Order: sequence, then structure tokens, then C-alpha cells
Amino acid sequence: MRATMLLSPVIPKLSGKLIVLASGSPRRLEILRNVGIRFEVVPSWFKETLNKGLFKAPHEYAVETAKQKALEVARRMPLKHLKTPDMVIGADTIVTIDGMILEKPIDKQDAYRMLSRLSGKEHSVFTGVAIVICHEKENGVDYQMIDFFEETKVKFAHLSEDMLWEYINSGEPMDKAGGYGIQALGGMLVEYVHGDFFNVMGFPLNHFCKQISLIYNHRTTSSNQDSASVGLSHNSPHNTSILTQPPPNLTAQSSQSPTSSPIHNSSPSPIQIHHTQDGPSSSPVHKVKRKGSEGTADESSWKLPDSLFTHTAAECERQDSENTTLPQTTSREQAIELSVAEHEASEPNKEDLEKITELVDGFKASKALFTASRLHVFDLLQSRPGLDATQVAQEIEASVKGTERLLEACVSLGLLKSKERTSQKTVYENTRLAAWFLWSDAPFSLHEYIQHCNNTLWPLFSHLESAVREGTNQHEKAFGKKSKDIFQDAYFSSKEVKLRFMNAMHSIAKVTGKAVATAFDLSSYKTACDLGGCTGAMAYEFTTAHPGLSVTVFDLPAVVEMSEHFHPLHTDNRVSFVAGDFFKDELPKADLYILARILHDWPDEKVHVLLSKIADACKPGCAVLIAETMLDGQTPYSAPQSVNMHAQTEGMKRRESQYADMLSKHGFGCMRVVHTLNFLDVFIANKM
Ligand SMILES: O=c1[nH]cc([C@@H]2O[C@H](COP(=O)(O)OP(=O)(O)OP(=O)(O)O)[C@@H](O)[C@H]2O)c(=O)[nH]1
Repeated sequence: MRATMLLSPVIPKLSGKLIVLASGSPRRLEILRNVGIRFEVVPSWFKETLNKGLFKAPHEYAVETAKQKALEVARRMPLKHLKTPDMVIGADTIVTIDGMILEKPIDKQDAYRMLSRLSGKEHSVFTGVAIVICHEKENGVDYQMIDFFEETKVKFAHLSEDMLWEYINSGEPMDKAGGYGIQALGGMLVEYVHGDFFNVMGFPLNHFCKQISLIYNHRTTSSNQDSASVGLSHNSPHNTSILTQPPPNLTAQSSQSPTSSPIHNSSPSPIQIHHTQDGPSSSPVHKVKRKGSEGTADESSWKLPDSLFTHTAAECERQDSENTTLPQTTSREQAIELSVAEHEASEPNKEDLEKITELVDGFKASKALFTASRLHVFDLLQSRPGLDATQVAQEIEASVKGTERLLEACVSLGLLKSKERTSQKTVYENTRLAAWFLWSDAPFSLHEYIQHCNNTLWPLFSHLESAVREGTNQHEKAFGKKSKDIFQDAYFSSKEVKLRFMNAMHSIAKVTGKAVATAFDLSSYKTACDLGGCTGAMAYEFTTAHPGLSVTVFDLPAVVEMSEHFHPLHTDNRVSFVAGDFFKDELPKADLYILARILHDWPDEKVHVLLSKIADACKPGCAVLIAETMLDGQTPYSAPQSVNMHAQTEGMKRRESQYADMLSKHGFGCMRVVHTLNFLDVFIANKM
């Protein structure tokens, strides 16, 4: 909110410009998007290989890396994209502890080393930010740079070995500086944060807003001068340095240095680098002292341990001049390069083999799970744990030989546990995973959704090649029925298929509903309408989470008619059902419209029809909430899900930016997104 206020005077100026975020970090994208800035994302190709040993203080390393990331994109864009951006933003986040710089872990062991170092102690997180302003001139492009950094102190609780490994095995640490994500599971490890929380996440929003304000406010008041350079240089206490390239001894490997890039050489204009590091550092907002802005960094306290960073400037220069390939003693980043080179030269490692096998054989695991679920193996072992294969075979009416194989497959997939009763007899029971998710009445039962995967998605996927070649869904090939609107003429064509589909949606809504309902503070909304809300399972999660909220489920008459089978939802008098077609009929009035796993079923034209109807029904301040996996969210399954939508519907998975664009066309703004741990990303926007 504060950032929007600070930015609002300059947003009209930014809005006509091509602003580029030179970062592949989803967190940076989210932080900037949430304040309403419109920008394109062009991740930088700059490899983070600067020699840390050559920087007096860690933040200088982060700032220099941010600069190189931004410059690489600023230089590449005019050549590759044939357009010159107006502004390129780059950033680099590092963690420092005991004089050491920690970046993203290269593997689980590395994450373990980082997190155990952070356990029970305070550390600093620095994000360096670079803003490159590009000016097209007749003979090329001029670049001007503003850079700054922000420090936030974070203290970790003492972490037990079990906690550490549980966290590492969640996969979260791998793409995050210091090996943790404060915005997600990693937040549970943190005792306190002093300073800007967003800085820890990867982007110091407040400091950035102040810099932007300074640049553009100054420009408005300096109309008779070259606005760009004046605006920048007046902020800068150290604005005289003019460099055409980074100092040669900063880059660890000459082949990766931006100075050797042909792109750089083709730019005839010098790059003016204006440092504005201490512009807004007197802000009362940040209690944390920013080292370095005033040139006061205590060199000795930041001296990096020799064992990690052994390059001297002379060594680097020698490497440059001799054009050697890789140094003998390397920093961690250099070690990554080394290991990549090693892999290319020799053989794949165990992890590579595991990954590729998992992908190739993944369908076998899915089908074993589907089959065990369909044969009610998990139901049986939930009520009668400790049966052997012969007993299970008898109960599920299957062969002993086949049942043995299936049970063993489930054991190896972590769905069942086996115990040897005697040397002859092995008995089985459900694991925790099966107890939570797989038997029919489990608290978060996915049983019905698994049946939907087996009965509907599996046959559709077997025609994926045709779906890709033809660009249409595959209902006709898989089920002998043409379907334009899968809901009207495929899923709801017979009572049995309809119930199966509703059961599937019901089970997935029960698993994901709470996380969706609690993603945002919705206390200001009194009425909601869950469009396509099916059995009301999601609506029920919303009324449970928000005592002041009533929800109308709006769905096709065929669905509403059957929804009463799904108790106890009908006992909650704050959930009501209205029958209708959201493309054709008038929508019930509400303050909040919920679209959970709906828009991905439809092509853009239909989404616009629906959003326009919602926009017409919304007063200013009312909101639309979209819950689905987005392509830039955190689940690795969103892109495969997009393939699924293609084989199944005319719809698709989309990026957050695509929804933002669509919503803004219908008068929505103030967009925010939360990535839940429960498959779904939740996006909210208000009618302006
Ligand atoms: O608590 C958190 N701390 C850090 C992060 C994320 O960590 C990475 C830091 O890496 P880097 O600055 O090198 O940025 P990249 O992800 O490699 O993207 P670029 O393309 O910009 O180089 C950053 O993504 C932080 O967001 C976090 O999420 N939580």
C-alpha cells in the first residue's frame, strides 16, 4: 500500500514505457506486479561468476552482479528483440554469515551446509539492485545506471537435524539465496526479521520505489535539460565515473565476461554508470543500517575466508590474458561450472539417472496407484491392516500373483508398508500418505479424483499425440463422443459420468479449499459467488474460514440438482445454490466472485465473456479471485497440467501476467497472488 502511494505520481510515466525485469525469479516478478507496475520479464543470461574475493564488502558483490544482469539484458534486447527497453531492472540476493557469502545451494548437501550454518544465529540478507535507463540515439543506445542495495537482518531458530532435512526434502531451498524461502515454509525457521521483508524475498520494494520517485520527480522539474541524465546524476553523490565495461579483474572467467560479448561490442556508445547508493538511505522506514552507502564498510569484518575464495586480482588477470578455461581452486559458482563441464565430459550421475527414470517410468507409478485405488486396496487395508497378499487378493477378487506385484509396487512407491511376519509371510498396511489421501473416507481423500484420472484423463492422454497434432481435445477418439462444451455434452451426458466428475471435483476441492479460502484477508466481503462451484465443497471452506461470509454456488442445473448428495454442505445455511449457465444467465450479485479451477477450462474468448459479465456485476471495490495452478507458480506440475487441459478441453494453463492483462481489460486492478502449498495459486483483483 505504502509503495503504491509513493509510486502513484510516477506510475503514469512508467506506464507508457517498456520496463523490463531482467530476472527469472518468480518472487521478484510477484513483488513488482503486486504494486501495479507493468513490465516484461527477460531473464538475464549473465552467469553469476564474479570473483567474490575482489570485493571489499559482500553488498558490493551483489550490486555488481545486479548491474551485470541488467546490462546484459539491456544490451541484448535491441539486438535480439529488435526493441530497446526504456528501463531494465536487475537484482541479486545473497546471504552473509561469519564473513561468508551464501547464494543458491547447488544440491541438498550444500543446502544442509548453509542451513546448519544459519541455525540459531543472526545473518544478513543483501539485495543489490540495478536500474538501467536506455536512451536510443542515432548511432546506438546510451545506458545510464542507478544502483543501490538493502540489508535485512534475519535470525533463525535452532534447527534440529530432522527439521533441517524435512525442510531440505521439501525442495524449497534449491532456488533461494541461503537455501531458504522466508515467504513460504522457510518462514517457520525464522525468529525475527529486522528490515525490509521483501528484501529477503529478493527485492527491496520500498527502496526501489523511493529511487523511482527520485528519478521521475526530478525529471519533471528539470524540463529544460536532458531529463534522463539530470534526473539520475542529481541523486548521485558519486556520479562521475564513466565506464564502458566492468573492471576486467571482476570477472572470474573471461569467456563469460560481458566485456567479451559481441553484443556489447556492437554498441558504439559508452555506458555511463551513475552511482546513487546513498540516495534514500536516510529513510526512517528502514531501521537497519546500510553498510557501504557512505563508504564506511569495515573491510576486515567482511574479509572472506581464503578457503572459499582464493582468487587474487592478479590471478584473475592472468587467467584472462592466458585465456585458461577453469581455475584450479574455485568459488562455489565456479564449482557449478566445473561440475557441468565434468558431466559433459564423462557420465551422467545418480541424480540424472533417477530424474530421467522417474520421467520415463512415471506412468507406471501412476497406473499402479490408480489400479490399487480402483480395487479398493487402501480402503481394505485401512479397515483391516496386516493382511497378506493372499488375503488381499481374496478380498479384492484378484489373482494372488498379480496382487503380490501390485502390493510390492505400492510399497516401493511409499503408499504401503510391508512387514515380514514369518519368513514365509509378508503383511501390508497403509502408510501415512495413504491414510491421509487414498482411502475413500480419508480426511483429504483423493480417491474420486484418482478415479477421474484413471477413467477420463488416462484415455485422453493416450491420444496426446493427436491432441498436439490437431490442436483440439480428444473426447471423440477416447470416448466416441464429439464435445464442443465438455460440461454440456461430455461430463454431464449420463448420470454416472456426471457423478464421477462431481466426486472428483469434490475431492480436489476438499484438499485444496482451505488454502484457497485463507490465502487472503477477505473480512471486508460479505457475499461471495462461487462460479462453477459444483458440490459446494470450496464454498464450504470459504464460509468456515470467514464467519461473516455467505457464498452462493452458481452452477449448471444438472449439477445443482445432484449437489444435495454431498452432505454436510447443505447443512451450512451460509452456502446456497443457484442453477444457471455463467456464460448465458445473469450472475448472482456478490462482493467477491470465486473462479476455482474454472478459467483453465476455456479459451481466451470465453474467459473474456465471463470476465466481462463479472465486471458488469461488480461495483468498485468488489473482487474476483482466481484459483488454479499458473504456469509461473511454484508447482512443477503446471506445465504438464497445461498439456492435460489441451487434451481434455479447449482451455489452457496461463501465466499470472496473462490473467493480469485480461483482468485489467475489464477494469480490475490491485492484483495480488499467493502460491499455496496445496497445488493452487490464488490470484485476487479488485474492480477499480
Ligand atoms: O527468503 C528468500 N530468500 C531468497 C529467495 C530467492 O532467492 C533467489 C536469489 O537468487 P538470485 O538473486 O541469484 O536470483 P535468481 O533467482 O537466480 O534470478 P535472476 O534471474 O534474477 O538471477 C531469488 O530468486 C529470491 O527471490 C526467496 O525466494 N526467498
